[in-house]
Amino acid sequence: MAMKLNTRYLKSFVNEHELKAIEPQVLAAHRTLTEKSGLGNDYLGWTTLPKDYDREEFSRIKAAARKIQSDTDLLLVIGIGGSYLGARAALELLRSPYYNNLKKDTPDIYFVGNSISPDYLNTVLALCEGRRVSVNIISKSGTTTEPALAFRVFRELLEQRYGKEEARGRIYATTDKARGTLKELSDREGYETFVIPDDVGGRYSVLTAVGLLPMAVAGIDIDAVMGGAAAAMDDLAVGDLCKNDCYKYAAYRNILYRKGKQIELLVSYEPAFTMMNEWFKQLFGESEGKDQKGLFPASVVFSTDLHSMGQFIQEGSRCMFETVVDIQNSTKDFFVKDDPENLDGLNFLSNQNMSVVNHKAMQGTILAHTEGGVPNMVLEVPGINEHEFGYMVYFFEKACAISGYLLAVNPFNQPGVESYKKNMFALLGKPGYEDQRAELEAKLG
Ligand SMILES: O=P(O)(O)OC[C@H]1O[C@H](O)[C@H](O)[C@@H](O)[C@@H]1O
Repeated sequence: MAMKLNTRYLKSFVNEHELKAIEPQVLAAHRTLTEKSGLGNDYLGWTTLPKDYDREEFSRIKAAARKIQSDTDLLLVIGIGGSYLGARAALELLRSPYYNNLKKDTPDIYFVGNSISPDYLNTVLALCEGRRVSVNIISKSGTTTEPALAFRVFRELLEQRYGKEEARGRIYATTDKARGTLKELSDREGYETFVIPDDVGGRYSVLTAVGLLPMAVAGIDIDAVMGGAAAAMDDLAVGDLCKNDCYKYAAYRNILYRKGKQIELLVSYEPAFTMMNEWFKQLFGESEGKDQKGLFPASVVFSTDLHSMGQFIQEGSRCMFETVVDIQNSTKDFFVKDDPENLDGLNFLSNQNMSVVNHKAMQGTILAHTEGGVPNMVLEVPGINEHEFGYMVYFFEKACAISGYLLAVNPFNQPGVESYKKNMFALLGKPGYEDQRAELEAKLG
Protein backbone atom coordinates (compact mmCIF):
# COMPACT_ATOMS: atom_id res chain seq x y z
CA MET A 1 0.00 0.00 0.00
CA ALA A 2 1.27 3.49 -0.80
CA MET A 3 0.67 7.03 0.36
CA LYS A 4 -2.67 8.36 -0.90
CA LEU A 5 -4.42 11.71 -1.10
CA ASN A 6 -7.96 11.84 0.26
CA THR A 7 -9.85 14.92 -0.95
CA ARG A 8 -13.36 14.12 0.30
CA TYR A 9 -13.32 17.01 2.80
CA LEU A 10 -12.45 19.52 0.08
CA LYS A 11 -15.80 19.14 -1.66
CA SER A 12 -17.40 22.27 -0.26
CA PHE A 13 -14.29 24.34 -1.06
CA VAL A 14 -13.16 23.23 -4.50
CA ASN A 15 -15.44 22.29 -7.40
CA GLU A 16 -14.58 19.44 -9.69
CA HIS A 17 -14.30 21.72 -12.70
CA GLU A 18 -11.53 23.64 -10.91
CA LEU A 19 -9.38 20.54 -10.90
CA LYS A 20 -10.23 20.00 -14.56
CA ALA A 21 -9.26 23.60 -15.28
CA ILE A 22 -5.80 23.27 -13.78
CA GLU A 23 -5.13 19.87 -15.38
CA PRO A 24 -3.41 21.20 -18.54
CA GLN A 25 -1.12 23.33 -16.37
CA VAL A 26 -0.15 20.31 -14.30
CA LEU A 27 0.61 18.38 -17.47
CA ALA A 28 2.73 21.28 -18.70
CA ALA A 29 4.58 21.38 -15.35
CA HIS A 30 5.11 17.62 -15.61
CA ARG A 31 6.62 18.03 -19.08
CA THR A 32 8.79 20.90 -17.91
CA LEU A 33 10.13 18.69 -15.13
CA THR A 34 10.62 15.50 -17.14
CA GLU A 35 12.07 17.28 -20.16
CA LYS A 36 14.28 19.32 -17.83
CA SER A 37 13.33 22.50 -19.66
CA GLY A 38 12.22 24.70 -16.76
CA LEU A 39 13.81 27.17 -14.35
CA GLY A 40 16.45 25.57 -12.17
CA ASN A 41 16.81 22.60 -14.51
CA ASP A 42 20.40 21.99 -13.46
CA TYR A 43 19.09 20.94 -10.03
CA LEU A 44 17.02 17.91 -11.01
CA GLY A 45 19.37 15.17 -9.78
CA TRP A 46 16.91 14.31 -7.01
CA THR A 47 14.32 13.10 -9.55
CA THR A 48 16.33 9.97 -10.38
CA LEU A 49 18.39 9.68 -7.21
CA PRO A 50 16.40 6.79 -5.66
CA LYS A 51 17.62 4.49 -8.45
CA ASP A 52 20.59 6.28 -9.88
CA TYR A 53 22.93 6.77 -6.93
CA ASP A 54 26.60 6.02 -6.43
CA ARG A 55 26.66 2.40 -5.16
CA GLU A 56 30.31 2.59 -4.17
CA GLU A 57 29.65 5.62 -2.01
CA PHE A 58 26.55 3.94 -0.56
CA SER A 59 28.76 1.07 0.66
CA ARG A 60 31.25 3.55 2.08
CA ILE A 61 28.40 5.23 3.99
CA LYS A 62 27.49 1.89 5.55
CA ALA A 63 31.14 1.13 6.38
CA ALA A 64 31.62 4.57 7.95
CA ALA A 65 28.43 4.07 9.96
CA ARG A 66 29.71 0.73 11.27
CA LYS A 67 33.02 2.31 12.25
CA ILE A 68 31.25 5.16 14.04
CA GLN A 69 29.01 2.68 15.83
CA SER A 70 32.10 0.77 16.99
CA ASP A 71 34.26 3.66 18.22
CA THR A 72 31.83 6.44 19.15
CA ASP A 73 29.41 7.21 21.99
CA LEU A 74 28.29 10.56 20.62
CA LEU A 75 28.12 11.66 17.00
CA LEU A 76 27.87 15.36 16.30
CA VAL A 77 26.07 16.14 13.08
CA ILE A 78 27.01 19.65 12.05
CA GLY A 79 24.82 21.34 9.44
CA ILE A 80 21.94 23.73 8.83
CA GLY A 81 18.87 23.89 6.57
CA GLY A 82 18.97 21.14 3.99
CA SER A 83 22.17 19.85 5.56
CA TYR A 84 20.39 19.27 8.87
CA LEU A 85 16.62 18.90 8.77
CA GLY A 86 16.24 15.68 6.79
CA ALA A 87 18.59 13.63 8.93
CA ARG A 88 16.96 14.86 12.11
CA ALA A 89 13.47 14.26 10.71
CA ALA A 90 14.40 10.66 9.85
CA LEU A 91 16.00 10.08 13.24
CA GLU A 92 12.99 11.36 15.17
CA LEU A 93 10.39 9.69 12.97
CA LEU A 94 12.05 6.32 12.47
CA ARG A 95 13.80 5.92 15.81
CA SER A 96 12.37 8.37 18.35
CA PRO A 97 12.28 12.04 19.35
CA TYR A 98 13.94 10.64 22.50
CA TYR A 99 16.49 8.65 20.51
CA ASN A 100 19.38 9.74 22.71
CA ASN A 101 17.64 8.47 25.83
CA LEU A 102 16.80 5.05 24.42
CA LYS A 103 18.66 1.93 25.54
CA LYS A 104 20.48 1.16 22.30
CA ASP A 105 23.69 -0.08 20.77
CA THR A 106 24.11 2.89 18.44
CA PRO A 107 25.71 6.23 19.37
CA ASP A 108 23.82 9.24 20.63
CA ILE A 109 23.41 11.87 17.93
CA TYR A 110 23.40 15.60 18.58
CA PHE A 111 22.82 18.26 15.95
CA VAL A 112 24.95 21.42 16.07
CA GLY A 113 25.81 24.25 13.73
CA ASN A 114 22.11 24.92 13.19
CA SER A 115 22.13 28.14 15.22
CA ILE A 116 24.64 30.69 16.47
CA SER A 117 23.61 30.38 20.11
CA PRO A 118 26.55 30.18 22.53
CA ASP A 119 24.32 28.59 25.16
CA TYR A 120 23.31 25.78 22.84
CA LEU A 121 26.93 25.22 21.83
CA ASN A 122 28.10 25.13 25.45
CA THR A 123 25.39 22.63 26.35
CA VAL A 124 26.49 20.23 23.62
CA LEU A 125 30.17 20.75 24.47
CA ALA A 126 29.40 19.73 28.04
CA LEU A 127 27.63 16.60 26.78
CA CYS A 128 30.84 15.55 25.01
CA GLU A 129 32.78 15.28 28.25
CA GLY A 130 33.96 11.77 29.01
CA ARG A 131 32.44 10.34 25.85
CA ARG A 132 33.98 9.11 22.62
CA VAL A 133 33.07 11.68 19.99
CA SER A 134 32.98 11.72 16.18
CA VAL A 135 31.86 14.48 13.84
CA ASN A 136 29.93 14.51 10.57
CA ILE A 137 30.25 17.99 9.11
CA ILE A 138 27.71 18.57 6.33
CA SER A 139 27.67 21.60 4.05
CA LYS A 140 27.02 21.63 0.33
CA SER A 141 28.57 25.04 -0.24
CA GLY A 142 31.19 24.37 2.40
CA THR A 143 31.06 28.01 3.40
CA THR A 144 27.91 28.42 5.51
CA THR A 145 28.77 30.38 8.63
CA GLU A 146 26.79 28.48 11.27
CA PRO A 147 28.19 24.99 10.57
CA ALA A 148 31.66 26.37 9.79
CA LEU A 149 31.78 28.03 13.21
CA ALA A 150 30.62 24.90 15.01
CA PHE A 151 33.10 22.80 13.07
CA ARG A 152 35.95 25.06 14.13
CA VAL A 153 34.96 24.41 17.77
CA PHE A 154 34.54 20.64 17.53
CA ARG A 155 37.55 20.06 15.27
CA GLU A 156 39.64 21.72 17.94
CA LEU A 157 38.01 19.60 20.61
CA LEU A 158 38.78 16.39 18.73
CA GLU A 159 42.35 17.41 17.90
CA GLN A 160 43.10 18.36 21.49
CA ARG A 161 41.53 15.26 22.88
CA TYR A 162 42.78 12.64 20.42
CA GLY A 163 45.69 14.32 18.63
CA LYS A 164 45.60 15.27 14.98
CA GLU A 165 46.01 11.74 13.67
CA GLU A 166 43.14 10.08 15.55
CA ALA A 167 40.95 13.17 15.12
CA ARG A 168 41.34 12.80 11.37
CA GLY A 169 39.73 9.35 11.57
CA ARG A 170 36.81 10.71 13.58
CA ILE A 171 35.81 13.45 11.16
CA TYR A 172 33.54 12.73 8.20
CA ALA A 173 32.82 15.54 5.74
CA THR A 174 29.79 15.60 3.44
CA THR A 175 30.17 18.36 0.86
CA ASP A 176 30.56 19.30 -2.79
CA LYS A 177 32.81 17.00 -4.81
CA ALA A 178 35.25 19.76 -5.78
CA ARG A 179 34.37 23.22 -4.47
CA GLY A 180 34.27 25.05 -1.16
CA THR A 181 36.38 25.67 1.90
CA LEU A 182 35.21 22.45 3.54
CA LYS A 183 36.32 20.36 0.57
CA GLU A 184 39.72 22.06 0.54
CA LEU A 185 40.14 21.57 4.28
CA SER A 186 39.05 17.92 4.07
CA ASP A 187 41.49 17.17 1.28
CA ARG A 188 44.30 18.88 3.16
CA GLU A 189 43.53 17.09 6.43
CA GLY A 190 42.64 13.75 4.86
CA TYR A 191 39.09 13.39 6.20
CA GLU A 192 36.81 10.80 4.67
CA THR A 193 34.45 12.71 2.38
CA PHE A 194 31.02 12.05 0.93
CA VAL A 195 29.60 13.90 -2.01
CA ILE A 196 26.48 16.03 -2.41
CA PRO A 197 25.97 15.84 -6.18
CA ASP A 198 26.09 19.12 -8.11
CA ASP A 199 22.57 18.69 -9.42
CA VAL A 200 20.96 18.06 -6.00
CA GLY A 201 20.11 21.21 -4.04
CA GLY A 202 20.40 21.33 -0.26
CA ARG A 203 16.70 20.95 0.56
CA TYR A 204 16.41 18.03 -1.88
CA SER A 205 19.46 16.22 -0.51
CA VAL A 206 18.15 14.00 2.29
CA LEU A 207 18.53 10.86 0.15
CA THR A 208 22.26 11.54 -0.39
CA ALA A 209 25.01 11.06 2.20
CA VAL A 210 23.63 14.23 3.83
CA GLY A 211 20.77 12.24 5.32
CA LEU A 212 21.97 8.70 4.80
CA LEU A 213 25.13 8.70 6.94
CA PRO A 214 23.46 9.97 10.14
CA MET A 215 20.53 7.62 9.46
CA ALA A 216 22.84 4.62 9.02
CA VAL A 217 24.69 5.49 12.24
CA ALA A 218 21.33 5.47 14.06
CA GLY A 219 20.65 1.96 12.76
CA ILE A 220 18.09 3.03 10.17
CA ASP A 221 17.91 0.68 7.16
CA ILE A 222 19.00 3.00 4.35
CA ASP A 223 18.39 0.37 1.66
CA ALA A 224 14.73 0.34 2.69
CA VAL A 225 14.66 4.17 2.64
CA MET A 226 15.97 4.18 -0.93
CA GLY A 227 13.55 1.37 -1.83
CA GLY A 228 10.62 3.46 -0.65
CA ALA A 229 11.81 6.45 -2.63
CA ALA A 230 12.29 4.25 -5.71
CA ALA A 231 8.71 2.96 -5.34
CA ALA A 232 7.49 6.57 -5.24
CA MET A 233 9.59 7.37 -8.29
CA ASP A 234 7.72 4.63 -10.20
CA ASP A 235 4.26 5.34 -8.78
CA LEU A 236 4.43 9.10 -9.34
CA ALA A 237 5.86 9.11 -12.85
CA VAL A 238 2.64 9.59 -14.84
CA GLY A 239 1.60 13.05 -15.99
CA ASP A 240 -2.11 12.32 -15.66
CA LEU A 241 -3.43 14.15 -12.62
CA CYS A 242 -6.14 11.56 -11.97
CA LYS A 243 -3.56 8.79 -11.65
CA ASN A 244 -0.98 10.73 -9.67
CA ASP A 245 -1.81 11.74 -6.09
CA CYS A 246 1.37 13.76 -5.83
CA TYR A 247 0.31 15.94 -8.75
CA LYS A 248 -3.24 16.12 -7.40
CA TYR A 249 -1.88 17.42 -4.12
CA ALA A 250 0.22 20.03 -5.95
CA ALA A 251 -2.85 21.02 -7.98
CA TYR A 252 -5.16 21.40 -4.98
CA ARG A 253 -2.70 23.49 -2.98
CA ASN A 254 -2.35 25.82 -5.96
CA ILE A 255 -6.12 26.00 -6.45
CA LEU A 256 -6.52 26.94 -2.80
CA TYR A 257 -3.72 29.49 -3.08
CA ARG A 258 -5.37 31.10 -6.08
CA LYS A 259 -8.64 31.25 -4.15
CA GLY A 260 -6.92 33.42 -1.56
CA LYS A 261 -5.47 31.01 0.99
CA GLN A 262 -2.07 32.18 2.19
CA ILE A 263 -1.00 29.48 4.61
CA GLU A 264 -0.71 25.72 4.35
CA LEU A 265 -0.71 24.03 7.71
CA LEU A 266 0.88 20.61 7.69
CA VAL A 267 -0.88 18.64 10.41
CA SER A 268 0.21 15.45 12.05
CA TYR A 269 -1.05 13.49 15.02
CA GLU A 270 2.38 12.03 15.81
CA PRO A 271 4.88 13.98 17.94
CA ALA A 272 7.63 12.05 16.13
CA PHE A 273 6.59 13.92 12.98
CA THR A 274 7.59 17.34 14.37
CA MET A 275 10.93 17.48 12.54
CA MET A 276 9.36 16.16 9.34
CA ASN A 277 7.20 19.27 9.55
CA GLU A 278 10.37 21.37 9.75
CA TRP A 279 11.91 19.57 6.78
CA PHE A 280 8.69 20.14 4.80
CA LYS A 281 8.69 23.83 5.73
CA GLN A 282 12.17 24.41 4.33
CA LEU A 283 11.38 22.38 1.21
CA PHE A 284 8.25 24.34 0.32
CA GLY A 285 9.20 27.67 1.87
CA GLU A 286 12.50 28.06 0.03
CA SER A 287 11.10 26.57 -3.17
CA GLU A 288 7.96 28.68 -3.49
CA GLY A 289 8.43 31.81 -1.42
CA LYS A 290 9.81 34.21 -4.01
CA ASP A 291 8.77 36.87 -6.52
CA GLN A 292 6.30 38.07 -3.85
CA LYS A 293 4.39 34.79 -4.21
CA GLY A 294 3.85 31.50 -2.46
CA LEU A 295 1.96 29.75 0.30
CA PHE A 296 3.50 30.18 3.74
CA PRO A 297 4.21 26.64 5.01
CA ALA A 298 3.34 26.24 8.68
CA SER A 299 2.81 23.20 10.86
CA VAL A 300 1.12 21.86 13.94
CA VAL A 301 1.14 18.59 15.83
CA PHE A 302 -2.26 17.56 17.13
CA SER A 303 -3.78 16.97 19.53
CA THR A 304 -0.98 18.92 21.32
CA ASP A 305 -1.54 22.13 19.35
CA LEU A 306 -5.32 21.85 19.42
CA HIS A 307 -4.83 23.18 22.93
CA SER A 308 -2.84 26.18 21.73
CA MET A 309 -3.55 26.89 18.05
CA GLY A 310 -6.89 25.08 17.78
CA GLN A 311 -8.91 28.19 18.63
CA PHE A 312 -7.29 30.21 15.86
CA ILE A 313 -7.69 27.49 13.28
CA GLN A 314 -11.35 27.01 14.19
CA GLU A 315 -12.40 30.66 14.35
CA GLY A 316 -9.55 33.04 13.49
CA SER A 317 -8.59 34.65 10.15
CA ARG A 318 -9.72 32.39 7.31
CA CYS A 319 -6.31 32.48 5.62
CA MET A 320 -5.30 28.85 5.74
CA PHE A 321 -5.96 25.31 4.66
CA GLU A 322 -4.76 22.11 6.29
CA THR A 323 -2.89 19.15 4.84
CA VAL A 324 -3.30 16.35 7.35
CA VAL A 325 -0.73 13.56 7.37
CA ASP A 326 -2.74 10.59 8.59
CA ILE A 327 -0.37 7.85 9.71
CA GLN A 328 -2.77 4.98 9.58
CA ASN A 329 -1.04 2.31 11.64
CA SER A 330 0.92 2.83 14.83
CA THR A 331 4.15 0.93 15.22
CA LYS A 332 3.00 -0.28 18.63
CA ASP A 333 -0.49 0.35 19.93
CA PHE A 334 -1.53 1.00 23.51
CA PHE A 335 -4.57 -0.59 25.10
CA VAL A 336 -6.72 1.44 27.52
CA LYS A 337 -7.72 -0.71 30.51
CA ASP A 338 -11.06 -0.72 32.29
CA ASP A 339 -11.20 0.85 35.76
CA PRO A 340 -14.19 -0.40 37.78
CA GLU A 341 -14.20 2.77 39.90
CA ASN A 342 -14.27 5.04 36.85
CA LEU A 343 -13.41 8.09 38.98
CA ASP A 344 -11.94 9.85 35.95
CA GLY A 345 -15.06 9.13 33.89
CA LEU A 346 -12.98 7.57 31.15
CA ASN A 347 -14.58 4.13 31.06
CA PHE A 348 -16.19 4.99 27.73
CA LEU A 349 -12.66 4.38 26.44
CA SER A 350 -12.18 1.06 28.26
CA ASN A 351 -10.86 -1.75 26.10
CA GLN A 352 -10.06 0.76 23.41
CA ASN A 353 -6.82 1.15 21.50
CA MET A 354 -5.14 4.53 21.87
CA SER A 355 -4.66 4.61 18.07
CA VAL A 356 -8.44 4.56 17.68
CA VAL A 357 -8.79 7.46 20.13
CA ASN A 358 -6.15 9.39 18.16
CA HIS A 359 -7.94 8.59 14.92
CA LYS A 360 -11.31 9.77 16.23
CA ALA A 361 -9.67 12.98 17.42
CA MET A 362 -8.40 13.44 13.86
CA GLN A 363 -11.79 12.78 12.28
CA GLY A 364 -13.56 15.05 14.75
CA THR A 365 -11.03 17.81 14.15
CA ILE A 366 -11.23 17.58 10.36
CA LEU A 367 -15.02 17.86 10.52
CA ALA A 368 -14.89 20.78 12.96
CA HIS A 369 -12.25 22.71 11.03
CA THR A 370 -13.98 22.10 7.70
CA GLU A 371 -17.22 23.31 9.26
CA GLY A 372 -15.29 26.36 10.50
CA GLY A 373 -14.30 27.23 6.92
CA VAL A 374 -10.82 25.66 6.75
CA PRO A 375 -10.31 23.39 3.73
CA ASN A 376 -8.74 20.05 4.68
CA MET A 377 -7.08 17.39 2.59
CA VAL A 378 -5.60 14.21 3.95
CA LEU A 379 -2.41 12.41 2.98
CA GLU A 380 -2.89 8.84 4.11
CA VAL A 381 0.40 7.17 5.03
CA PRO A 382 0.15 3.43 5.79
CA GLY A 383 2.61 3.50 8.70
CA ILE A 384 5.95 4.70 9.99
CA ASN A 385 8.89 2.79 8.61
CA GLU A 386 11.91 3.29 6.36
CA HIS A 387 10.00 2.51 3.18
CA GLU A 388 7.23 4.99 3.94
CA PHE A 389 9.76 7.65 4.92
CA GLY A 390 11.58 7.30 1.59
CA TYR A 391 8.26 7.33 -0.23
CA MET A 392 7.06 10.43 1.59
CA VAL A 393 10.30 12.31 0.95
CA TYR A 394 10.06 11.70 -2.79
CA PHE A 395 6.33 12.46 -2.82
CA PHE A 396 6.84 15.86 -1.17
CA GLU A 397 9.90 16.72 -3.28
CA LYS A 398 8.05 16.04 -6.51
CA ALA A 399 4.89 17.78 -5.33
CA CYS A 400 7.02 20.78 -4.45
CA ALA A 401 8.70 20.93 -7.86
CA ILE A 402 5.39 20.64 -9.72
CA SER A 403 3.75 23.11 -7.38
CA GLY A 404 6.58 25.59 -7.94
CA TYR A 405 6.22 25.32 -11.71
CA LEU A 406 2.44 25.82 -11.38
CA LEU A 407 3.24 28.97 -9.44
CA ALA A 408 5.68 30.05 -12.17
CA VAL A 409 8.70 30.33 -9.88
CA ASN A 410 12.09 28.63 -9.90
CA PRO A 411 11.60 25.91 -7.25
CA PHE A 412 15.33 25.25 -6.97
CA ASN A 413 16.96 28.52 -5.97
CA GLN A 414 16.85 30.65 -2.80
CA PRO A 415 18.30 34.07 -3.67
CA GLY A 416 16.52 35.79 -0.78
CA VAL A 417 18.49 33.92 1.86
CA GLU A 418 21.59 35.97 1.03
CA SER A 419 20.19 39.31 2.29
CA TYR A 420 20.52 38.60 6.00
CA LYS A 421 23.92 37.02 5.47
CA LYS A 422 25.30 40.13 3.76
CA ASN A 423 24.05 42.34 6.57
CA MET A 424 25.42 40.02 9.24
CA PHE A 425 28.85 39.91 7.57
CA ALA A 426 28.89 43.68 7.17
CA LEU A 427 27.94 44.24 10.81
CA LEU A 428 30.60 41.78 11.94
CA GLY A 429 33.28 43.52 9.89
CA LYS A 430 34.00 40.74 7.40
CA PRO A 431 36.59 42.00 4.90
CA GLY A 432 34.93 43.20 1.71
CA TYR A 433 31.78 44.50 3.40
CA GLU A 434 33.19 47.82 4.69
CA ASP A 435 30.84 50.12 2.75
CA GLN A 436 27.65 48.40 3.82
CA ARG A 437 28.81 48.41 7.43
CA ALA A 438 28.65 52.16 7.92
CA GLU A 439 25.30 52.32 6.16
CA LEU A 440 23.75 49.59 8.32
CA GLU A 441 25.17 50.93 11.56
CA ALA A 442 23.65 54.32 10.79
CA LYS A 443 20.27 52.62 10.40
CA LEU A 444 20.64 50.80 13.71
CA GLY A 445 21.34 54.12 15.42
O1 LIG B 1 24.73 22.90 2.91
P1 LIG B 1 25.02 24.35 3.01
O2 LIG B 1 25.70 24.88 1.77
O3 LIG B 1 25.84 24.66 4.25
O4 LIG B 1 23.68 25.13 3.11
C1 LIG B 1 22.80 25.02 4.18
C2 LIG B 1 21.54 25.83 3.96
O5 LIG B 1 21.85 27.21 4.03
C3 LIG B 1 21.55 28.09 3.00
O6 LIG B 1 21.64 29.40 3.42
C4 LIG B 1 20.28 27.80 2.22
O7 LIG B 1 19.26 28.74 2.35
C5 LIG B 1 19.72 26.42 2.41
O8 LIG B 1 19.02 26.04 1.25
C6 LIG B 1 20.81 25.42 2.71
O9 LIG B 1 20.23 24.15 2.86
